Amino acid sequence: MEPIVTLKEKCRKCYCCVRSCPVKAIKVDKSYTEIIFDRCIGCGNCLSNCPQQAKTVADKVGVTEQLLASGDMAIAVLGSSFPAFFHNATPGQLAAGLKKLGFAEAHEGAYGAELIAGHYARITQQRSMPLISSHCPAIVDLIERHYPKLLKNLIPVVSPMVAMGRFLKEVLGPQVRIVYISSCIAAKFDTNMKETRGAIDIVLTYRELEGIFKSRQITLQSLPDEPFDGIPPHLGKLFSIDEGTFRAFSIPVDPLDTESVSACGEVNVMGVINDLAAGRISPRLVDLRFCYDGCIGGPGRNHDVTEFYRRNLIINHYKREVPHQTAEHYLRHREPVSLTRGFTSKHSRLDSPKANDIKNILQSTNKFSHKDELNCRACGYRTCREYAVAVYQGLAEIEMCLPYNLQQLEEDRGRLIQKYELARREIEREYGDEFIVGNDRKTLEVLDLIKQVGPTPTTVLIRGESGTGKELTARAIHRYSKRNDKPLVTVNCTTITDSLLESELFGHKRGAFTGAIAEKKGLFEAADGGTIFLDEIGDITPKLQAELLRVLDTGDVRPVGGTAARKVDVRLIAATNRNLEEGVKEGWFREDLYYRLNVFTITMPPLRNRVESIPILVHHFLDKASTKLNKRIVGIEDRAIKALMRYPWPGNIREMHNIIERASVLTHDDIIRLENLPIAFAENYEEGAPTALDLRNSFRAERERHVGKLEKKLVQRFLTEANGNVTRAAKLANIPRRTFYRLLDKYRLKDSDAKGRHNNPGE
Ligand SMILES: Nc1ncnc2c1ncn2[C@@H]1O[C@H](COP(=O)(O)OP(=O)(O)OP(=O)(O)O)[C@@H](O)[C@H]1O
Repeated sequence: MEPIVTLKEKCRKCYCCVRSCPVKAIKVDKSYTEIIFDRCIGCGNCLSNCPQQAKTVADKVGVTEQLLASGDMAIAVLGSSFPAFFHNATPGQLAAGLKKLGFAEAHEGAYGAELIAGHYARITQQRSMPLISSHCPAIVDLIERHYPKLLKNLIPVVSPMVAMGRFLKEVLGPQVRIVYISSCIAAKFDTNMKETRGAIDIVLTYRELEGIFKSRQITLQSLPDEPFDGIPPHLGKLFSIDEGTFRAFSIPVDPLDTESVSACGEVNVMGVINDLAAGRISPRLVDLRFCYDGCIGGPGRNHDVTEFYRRNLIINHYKREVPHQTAEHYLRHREPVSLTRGFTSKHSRLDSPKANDIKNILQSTNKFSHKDELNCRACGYRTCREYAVAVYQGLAEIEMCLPYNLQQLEEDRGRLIQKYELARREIEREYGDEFIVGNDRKTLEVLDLIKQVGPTPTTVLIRGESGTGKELTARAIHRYSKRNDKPLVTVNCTTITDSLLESELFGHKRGAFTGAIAEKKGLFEAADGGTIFLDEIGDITPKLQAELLRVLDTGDVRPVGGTAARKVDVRLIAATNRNLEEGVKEGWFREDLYYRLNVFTITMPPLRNRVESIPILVHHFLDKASTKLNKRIVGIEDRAIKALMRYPWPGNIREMHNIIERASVLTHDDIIRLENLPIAFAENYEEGAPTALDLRNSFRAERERHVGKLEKKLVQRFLTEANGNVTRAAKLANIPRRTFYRLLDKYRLKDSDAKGRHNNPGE
């Protein structure tokens, strides 16, 4: 496993890692950024600078715990910066804590610096070219991967950490396991390198060690001091601070000396390396450390204390005597056999773009001239050109350019506003402001129901064939409701796939499924405070039915891939043209959801049952077509109306709407004629043949006649029984007196007549 891990789901692509990476070893992917380990130097900048903590150190706690439990001899070696991290406990308490964890011995790694000091002194005297110290693993990686030209300048000696490992294994035998603990991340990379492999078994950070103490409930401050093992270091204790190398190696330092240069921190180091590579400087010895302030400023440093205080802690530790119990065998072996190492070029050259490639990339982000190149660094690259090179090399994406994105967003926003306006006008035209048109009894009943249920919070189920005005009715209910200032969100449950529908309705968390690159709110949340209209509800899957039922019962919406729920206040209107009762029987529709929906049902009559409304509907659609087509159409000829009334209308009102619009397009004058209708209408049309309405009207007339006869007889009978007294007759008939008088008028019966007839019941 690589020493740094990217937690993909946490990465928000803010480019902080790109910006902070000194060697551009970050590749930006669609939804996260990745480290390119072939280029990475392990400086840890991406760890320290990630605001989302999406880059993290690969956990070595588990393997350490396993080692301690295995019974193998495990030795803990503390990096020379440890006093600047564990400053709340004494060194002796720290040594005691390590022993308590199960380490057989605890060593000060500062001795490693003293082990290699002689080599440094020898080599610096022997060679004449500029020599670069090689104790900082990030510097070694930097030269091996990015400045192979300087490989020959690296001092071929191992780091203090590796020196300690080799020393301990030589004294105690190769079976001993060494755990090195420091604030360095690059050291973790070092254990994998061919040239240094085998010396150290596990590299931990101080923070990881602190975590182990915590999990084992070991409080260092409560432990009695114990001595360290191994050889007590002296000047090596200063190794971790700025210029500490020269002190640890006993190389005299003089600020006016240009022969021995020391530099800490990315900017200074990169400056010196570039000067060396360009041949601008040629000191005899260059001591480089990638971290600011030296090793006490490593990525795993103690962030609670200042650099100044950390430095003081190291100097105080140097001045203090720390008890050591040094076994005899350590004194016998003063130096391991080998403390040298080699270096290998790991440089991999990425493709270099040609001038034209750069120009094309710049142009694709709207940079056509020099002044368009803002070099704003928002993408993480110093200049637009560096960024263009990274795009060419596949490290960066076009979408990383902030000014370009803002411009795109502005343009998209403009386009969306336009589209929204067009869609709004279209809906307005389609559904009008209120207009449920029709004067037949059934439409009037529907209007009554809408007015009754509208202002209540009741769930409404609208049933009816396709095109009968279910959505129009849902909109009218919302308009009559107290929520009409809040959104009405309409969802057609059949237009999106089942899996997408769930995330559309309830939203999803980032990474919930492939393609969920960002968190998304669902339509239930969008409808909060208002109404949601679920059209074709009979077509949703049982899984979704269960989730919907839960939302209706609890008012809690849970996004796909998430656990936390959000409360919403949404009124549901659902519509279907399917037989839900059959669905319950056959098992494709949940019974509990059916009862939850079937609280208040409005059934839309098909157009064939509201033939009386056809003329008024036709005129309504003619008006709409005139506006839409910007054409003056004043009417429709009688033959056409009759043909329309005879048609069985399988597609209901939507079909009629379309036919009228088509006819309006086709007509050459301001009247719709039979010929403008589809051919089926003309073929069906027979002059004089009764329409469905004619037939229905003749039936009505017959029925009126018969009912009238019966009603007249009843009125006469009650009058007779009441002895001609209208008030009494009305009481006997159990109808209001005024109604009784109206009936007397209707059948031209007078009180006197009634009395007369009373004597002549035969009539
Ligand atoms: N009573 C009516 N008055 C005016 N226009 C109507 C009426 N009923 C339906 N329409 C029109 O008919 C078309 C179809 O209506 P709507 O979309 O509401 O039907 P629907 O039953 O929801 O259809 P589907 O089942 O296919 O979703 C719309 O253009 C609508 O404006």
